[in-house]
This record gives sequence, C-alpha cells and structure tokens, in this order.
Amino acid sequence: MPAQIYLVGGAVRDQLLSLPIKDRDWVVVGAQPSDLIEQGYQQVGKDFPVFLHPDTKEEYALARKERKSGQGYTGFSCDFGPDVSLEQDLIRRDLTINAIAQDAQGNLHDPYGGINDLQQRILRHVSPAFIEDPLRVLRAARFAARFNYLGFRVAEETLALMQQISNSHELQSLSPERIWLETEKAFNEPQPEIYFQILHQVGALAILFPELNALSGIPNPQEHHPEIDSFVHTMMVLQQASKLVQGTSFNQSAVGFAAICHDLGKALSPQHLLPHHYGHEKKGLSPIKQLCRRLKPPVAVQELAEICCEFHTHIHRAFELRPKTILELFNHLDIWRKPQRFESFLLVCEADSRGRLGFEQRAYPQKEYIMQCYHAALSIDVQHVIADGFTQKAIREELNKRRLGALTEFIQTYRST
Ligand SMILES: Nc1ccn([C@@H]2O[C@H](COP(=O)(O)OP(=O)(O)OP(=O)(O)O)[C@@H](O)[C@H]2O)c(=O)n1
Repeated sequence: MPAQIYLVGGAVRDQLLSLPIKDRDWVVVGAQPSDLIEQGYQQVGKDFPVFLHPDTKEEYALARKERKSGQGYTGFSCDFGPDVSLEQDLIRRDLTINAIAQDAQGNLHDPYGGINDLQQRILRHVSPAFIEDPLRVLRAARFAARFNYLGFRVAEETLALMQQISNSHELQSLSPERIWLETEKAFNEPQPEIYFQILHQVGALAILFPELNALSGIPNPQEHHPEIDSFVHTMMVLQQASKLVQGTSFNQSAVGFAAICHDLGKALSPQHLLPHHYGHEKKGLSPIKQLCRRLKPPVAVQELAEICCEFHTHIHRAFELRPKTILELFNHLDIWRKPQRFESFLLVCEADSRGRLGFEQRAYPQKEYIMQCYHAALSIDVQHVIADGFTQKAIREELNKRRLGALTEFIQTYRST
C-alpha cells in the first residue's frame, strides 16, 4: 500500500477556527525513512523520523508511537515504522484540537473528538500519553493564553493531569531553553497573564518560577492597590503591558518579562512591615538575577527587567523629581544610546500604574512628562559642545551641564503653566 500523507496539528486546527495558518506539519503513514530519503526529503535530527520536503521545506514526520522509558524529554524511545497507524500517531499528541488530521482529499480524521472540543471551546488532553512530555503543561497554558478570547478553557481533567505532573518531579527535568522558549511564545500570545495564572493554578509556577509564585499572598496597601495581592497585581500589569504593546514594534517578550519581574522584591519585604514594601525596587534585583541564571533569557531582556524593577517608582514620582535626579536617571539608563529600551521601560511603568483594580483606564501623565524631559535634554547637541572648544572629559561635563540647564528650564516652564 502506498504511503498516505496527512496535514496535522496547528494547520488543521487553525483552518477549522478560520484563523490564518502559519506552519504546516505533515504526518506520513505506511512509509520508512528510506522511502522519503529516496524522494529527496532531508532528515532532521538523528533520533526522530522527521524530514523536510525538498521544495517546501515543510516538516514531514513518520507516524510514530512513543513509549516512555525514563524521566525527561529524552527519556523515551521512539517507535516508528510502516505499520504505525494514524490513530496511534494522533493519540500521543498533546491536545485533541491538535490531533485532527486531513487527508489529500480534504477529509478530516478525528478519532479523539477534536472537532467537538473545538466547537465546545475545550483544551483537553488526548490521552494519558500527555505526560510523556512535561512541556505540555506549559503548552496547554499557552494555548489557553492564545485562545481565551475565543472562549477556550482548559478541561477539568486536563488541569488535574497538569497538577499531577507538577506534583511529580517531571517539570524539573525540562531544560531552561525549552522553558524560556515556551514562555517567550506565551508573552507573544494575546493574553499572556493566563499562561502564568494557569501555571499557578496547577502548581507549576512554584517549580518553574518560584520567584514569581512567592508574590502570591503578599498584600499591598488597599488605597493604592484595591486588588491587594501582589501576584494578582503582577498579572494585571502583564495584561496591561500586553495591551499597550500590541501593534507596536516593542519586543513583546522583553516587555512581558519586565512586567512579571518589576515587583519581585515585594516577596522579600519583612513580614512585620506588610503591606508596605520599603526598598522593594532594589531588593527585586536579586530574584531577577536568580531567575535569569536559570532561564537564560537574552541579555537585553534581563536588562530591561532590572531597569523596570529598580526604577519604576522613580517614574511614578516623576513630577516630584529634581532636574538633577532626572538627568542622573537618564544617564544611568543610557537613554541617549538606548532610546527604544527607555520607551519600553516607560511602557512597563504605565502598565504598572494601570494594572490595579479600578485604575485600568486612568491616564498616566508621568510618561508624557518624562518624554518631554527627554526631548528637552536631547536638544543639546554634542557637536556644539565640541565646536565651542571642549575636549576629552570636559565634553561630558559640559554636555551634562547644558542638559541640566535645558531640563531645569523645561521643568520651570512646565510647572508655571
Ligand atoms: N510537546 C508537543 C509538541 C507538539 N505536539 C504536536 O505537534 C504539533 C505541532 O507542534 P507545534 O508546531 O509546536 O504546534 P502547533 O500546534 O502547530 O501550534 P503553533 O500554532 O504554536 O505552531 C501539535 O499540533 C501537536 O499535535 C505535541 O503533541 N506535543
């Protein structure tokens, strides 16, 4: 019997949801690696029977069964061959909505009720084989973050299984690269806060992001934070940051990561001083470094998170800051050479202000004000300083002096109008 080729996974799912299709993945039933190699397909990876199409470069995987033989991602043997059926392949996939296949004639093959779950808006695991890859706990949370706006919810039995995986030691076997990659994708979904809320709900956050999990149950003063809880607040900030960043050129995962990190220091406030968090800005740097040592996000992502953590309250108090303090902050953040990072920082500050119960629509004039301060200082041209005869170290000194003058003048005018 000749091999049969089916479209599977996200492409079928998104087509049924009338969403644009990104990547197309194929499964090949009734073939061996040599059949595909003979036809010019290129094998990727030694252990898994995955091939790239000679022209389209799309992924074609031989139907396979996997049996777990140990702990972790690499801890299972891979069983494939011409006798593995489509049903056997689909049953080891993560969610029913991702386990629908379409043949060349356009017929859908849906042995595990994926179409019904699409209609009912349910994210449900296909079978107990879900536990074969603990990353699926994160994937299920991410799909919830992606499709929540369409009404999708994680099935109760899937949440229970995710909880069970978290309670076992399986999540500890995930590599930092895979955790970061999945989390980075989550930041780019429409509602990234749902990813973290679900991880929290099933006990995975405590294992993967203990620094963030520690915010749960930490109170804030009700007057400024009617939502009180610091984890709830952080999720609201992430939600606001994600709204503000949509449709802009800012790096969504850097902004999202900074949002979840900005208040980590609050978990370190002494119990007897709660709900106050004196000095939480500096205290937060140590848990951020710890988190980044494990997850290894890009350096720029960590830097933005540290800046937001240390200086967000400076921007909240922008109207009270002296020109000298503003200039010092600008120099410290090197906003002259990193204006985009500076704007991302201001965006997170705005999200922090709006990420409070009842403050979601409130204006944040501090941002506009600080941008005006920036432009006032930027009006000083270093070339003029050089043309006036300053050299070497004196250039910087004079530049600072003139910038301070411009800032002082702007602030005086601003306050008098
Ligand atoms: N840990 C994983 C990763 C992938 N899959 C299966 O492989 C398919 C393709 O994976 P991937 O491209 O990562 O996801 P998509 O569902 O295509 O989603 P996206 O839109 O994010 O690409 C999934 O649909 C799913 O059937 C799985 O079962 N378990």
